[in-house]
Formats: sequence, C-alpha cells, structure tokens
Amino acid sequence: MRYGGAEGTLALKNASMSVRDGEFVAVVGPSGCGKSTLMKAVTGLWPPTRGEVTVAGKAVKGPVGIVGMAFQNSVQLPWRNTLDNIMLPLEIVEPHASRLHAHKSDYVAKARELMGLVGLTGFEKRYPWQLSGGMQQRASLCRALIHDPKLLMLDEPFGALDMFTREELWGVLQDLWMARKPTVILVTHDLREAVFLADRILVMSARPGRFVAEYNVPFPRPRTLETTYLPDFIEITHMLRSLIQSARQDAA
Ligand SMILES: Nc1ncnc2c1ncn2[C@@H]1O[C@H](COP(=O)(O)OP(=O)(O)OP(=O)(O)O)[C@@H](O)[C@H]1O
Repeated sequence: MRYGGAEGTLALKNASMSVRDGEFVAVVGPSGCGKSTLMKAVTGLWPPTRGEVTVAGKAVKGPVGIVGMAFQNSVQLPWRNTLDNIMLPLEIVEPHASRLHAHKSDYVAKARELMGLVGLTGFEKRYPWQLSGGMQQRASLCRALIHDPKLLMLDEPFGALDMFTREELWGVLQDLWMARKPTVILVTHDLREAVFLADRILVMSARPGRFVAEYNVPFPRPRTLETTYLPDFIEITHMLRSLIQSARQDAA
C-alpha cells in the first residue's frame, strides 16, 4: 500500500492477516510502520495499491458500512449533546437512517443502554465540553457501537488519556466486547493494553509494515487489573517489547 504514486511512501508490503468473526485482535509495531494505514485499508477509506481486503466475505471497494470506529482524538460535535453525538451514525448508516424517524424511541433506548454499559447514565444532555477526556472516549465507544457494527476498528482510542483512566476504560471496552462480541481490531502502542484486551496480538515490522509475529493471549476473561501483575502477563509484554525493539533495529 503506497501513498503518493509510484515514487511515494510505501506504507505496507506483503501485509497479510486474517481475523476471525468475534475475535479481539491487537496490532502493535514501531511508530510509523503502517498501523493506521492498515485500518484505512480494512475500512475501505484508502484502497490498497495492490492486494485485496475482504470483510465479512465481501471484497472491500469503498467505505464499509458494518464497521464502527474510534480514534485517539474522539471528535464529538460540540453543538450536540452526548446522546445526540452517540446517535450520529444512525443518521448516516443504512438501514438505520431510513428507520430512525419512525423508530426513534427504540434507538434512544439503545443509546441509553450503551451509555449505561460504559457508565455514562445521567450525562445524556451534557455537551462534549462538559465531559472529561475519559468520558468523551466512553461516548466515542458508544457511538462506534450504536449501529451494531460487526467490526470495531480502534486506533489508539485511549492514547490521549492518563494511565488510570486508560486502565479503567480497558475494563469498559472488555465489558462491551463481552456483551456484544463484535470482531475488534485495536491498534495500540501500549503493550499492556494489547495484552489486557486481545485474544491475539499481531506484531508488525518497521515500514513498509508486514506481520512478523503473532501471539495468542492465554488469560481467561474477564481480565482484571490484577491480571496485569501476573508474572506471565509481564513476561508477554517483555517479549512483545523485544520483538518491536528488534523490528526497529532491523529498520535502522
Ligand atoms: N495520507 C498520507 N500521505 C502520505 N503518506 C502517508 C499518509 N498517511 C501515512 N503516510 C505515511 O505512511 C507511513 C505509515 O503511516 P501510518 O500512519 O500508517 O503509521 P502508524 O504505524 O500508524 O504510525 P504511528 O505509530 O506513529 O501512529 C508513514 O511513513 C507516514 O508518513
């Protein structure tokens, strides 16, 4: 996958991966290795120069409707309250857009249910600027899930948060995933986050990115912060750190 024509930046090369229905996969790798590019390819936001992407058995030719997305900088529309921000995808993604007017109360109930799951009950009428960063990311997760996407793409969703809030949101995301079981692809620089959340971790090489290792995470769910202090947990994060360190050195 190349940006800017034949002489442009080669972001991904021979980057082949597959994810099972309902699986939670984390993608880690050196900075600039093409993780976000991978997300753009999978969601159909940027077509690969060569190769193909298949989601739910169909070749991706443009933006994929069954995807929910959340990024590091959760952009909530400042003139909409939290409930209305969460409901935004319903105005865009079919079949919900055509049904929204006639079934508004059902959809509002669904948004409230999601808000309950992430601990935002009572904040429906608050505007984004009245919420903390962590609360805005909770709202982003709800917005990413409101249209029941089969695939949830998360690109550093907690990257801008302090460690305590981040760890709290790992639990929130795990609960959401266990309740709804979407397929998740999480891009993260935080190796503890990857090990806490994922069933399987894919490690990328330096740019042009490809997959150089994968690791199945053995811990039963629900995982708790106590899990992160287990010797095995620490050993896996060390091992991932060494793999990424070697990938960075190979590139140097
Ligand atoms: N729209 C674009 N146009 C040109 N080059 C781009 C574009 N987007 C990304 N790149 C380049 O492609 C390469 C991979 O970028 P990408 O954002 O996918 O990496 P990343 O692994 O997500 O980075 P980071 O870990 O720092 O977030 C980088 O060299 C980047 O400069």
